[in-house]
Amino acid sequence: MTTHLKQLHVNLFEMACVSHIVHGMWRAPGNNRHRFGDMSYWLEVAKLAEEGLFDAIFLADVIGTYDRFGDGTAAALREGLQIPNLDPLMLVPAMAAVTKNLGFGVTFSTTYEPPFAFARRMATLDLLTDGRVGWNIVTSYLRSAARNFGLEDEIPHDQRYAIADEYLDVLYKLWEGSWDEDAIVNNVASGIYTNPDSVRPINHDGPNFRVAGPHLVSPGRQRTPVLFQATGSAAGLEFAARHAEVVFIGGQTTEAVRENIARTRARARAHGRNGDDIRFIVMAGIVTDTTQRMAERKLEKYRQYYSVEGALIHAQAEIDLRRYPADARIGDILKREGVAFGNMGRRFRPEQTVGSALHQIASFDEGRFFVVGTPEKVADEIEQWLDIDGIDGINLRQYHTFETARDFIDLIVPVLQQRGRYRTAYTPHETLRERLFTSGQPHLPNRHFGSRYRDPDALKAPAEPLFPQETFSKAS
Ligand SMILES: Cc1cc2nc3c(=O)[nH]c(=O)nc-3n(C[C@H](O)[C@H](O)[C@H](O)COP(=O)(O)O)c2cc1C
Repeated sequence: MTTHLKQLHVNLFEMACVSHIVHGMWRAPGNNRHRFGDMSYWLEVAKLAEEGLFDAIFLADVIGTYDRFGDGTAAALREGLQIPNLDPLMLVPAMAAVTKNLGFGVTFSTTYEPPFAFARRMATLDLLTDGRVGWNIVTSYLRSAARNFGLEDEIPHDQRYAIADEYLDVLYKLWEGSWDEDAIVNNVASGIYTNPDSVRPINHDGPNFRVAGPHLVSPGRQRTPVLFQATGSAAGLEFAARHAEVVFIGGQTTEAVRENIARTRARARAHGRNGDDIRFIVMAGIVTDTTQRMAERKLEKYRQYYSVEGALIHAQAEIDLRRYPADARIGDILKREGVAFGNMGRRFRPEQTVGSALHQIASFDEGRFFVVGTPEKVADEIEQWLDIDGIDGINLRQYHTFETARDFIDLIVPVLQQRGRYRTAYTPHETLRERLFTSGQPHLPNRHFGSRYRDPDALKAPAEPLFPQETFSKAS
């Protein structure tokens, strides 16, 4: 009898900047982060990820600066904290050209740029990469981003998800509905390149967008790129249940992670999907070496470079924790200073002391999905994540570029392979969607909301919005 073991999906977590999430580390000897503006860096990282048989390189993105802490943008500039920051979509063709199988997950926001141009750019990438792209759908959380696009302040959180829902509706119409599979006939004898009966406008007319179409790009292998999303909110979960195929799930304990997964699956089923139509991924921190002692020494080495200032800038902390006594509680300080428990709530609890919050930052304590140890210990832990927590994969956090990826490839991959937990080769010519799901088809499943537009008649009937507009209060 053969037992089916769940295999780990791995994305290398990247961003085209010096300091993405582990701040200060760019100063560590041998770290290559400062090369992010060189083409050679991206070619090297892509080849490395493909050597490791990773599912994809996953590129984060923001479109404003972290300007809420200390002296604002100046602090972020000093740290290289997500500024300077290159456009991630532009990196994909170069990396695709030097790889055959590696996938690319790219972040793009639904809040500021209209959907038609993005549909075209993403479809171009799907064509050029032969179906190797995914899209991380974000609605953006920086006020500074809103100001870059002509707004005074952020659009309220839940309203951003309502806009995103319509944005996706437009994209599905363009990607799934506007072109038939056999539209290009390329017939020299008849002089017909594209059959006009196989291409149609979408004539979308909704509260936020009016798009006539037709789509400008003929379908790539996936049509719709694999849809990624990270969320922690109720509106975000509802959005994921309708749209997302890969969800970044949070949770500090196994129980919390399992509950988040179960809740998302239940909502997906309510949307007519199967529970396993969604894959669940976490951001994981792994520091490894051949002995436990060496792994711990490596962690100590990394910690020397870590910037607490960077972490506070990134958290958009309302107060500078370093200025308060270690035993003071964060909630009490905020009350005394008359500051709301806003951004800090993403990382800290009000009853937490300053000392514990600073320790949490400085020790790299990333909670449940953080492990330091020998390859065997790391592999044991990963097996628990797969089987007990119920996740499907990780975004590998890079402490040191390329050391983190190199260690994972040289030390962890062979152990996982030996245990039947990791692929030993790519399946040639598979799309990113086929790699992530067992359905064996490159397109969105028929149960997915977006597939409805394969029926041209569906383009004429307005879709039911996920969030009725009147449920939003401006204060949310
Ligand atoms: C692994 C991971 C990657 C993320 N990448 C980005 C990103 O690149 N750009 C961005 O604007 N937000 C990013 N986010 C934040 C999410 O888009 C989202 O704002 C956050 O998960 C909170 O969800 P909510 O808006 O539903 O409350 C990321 C979150 C996680 C967990």
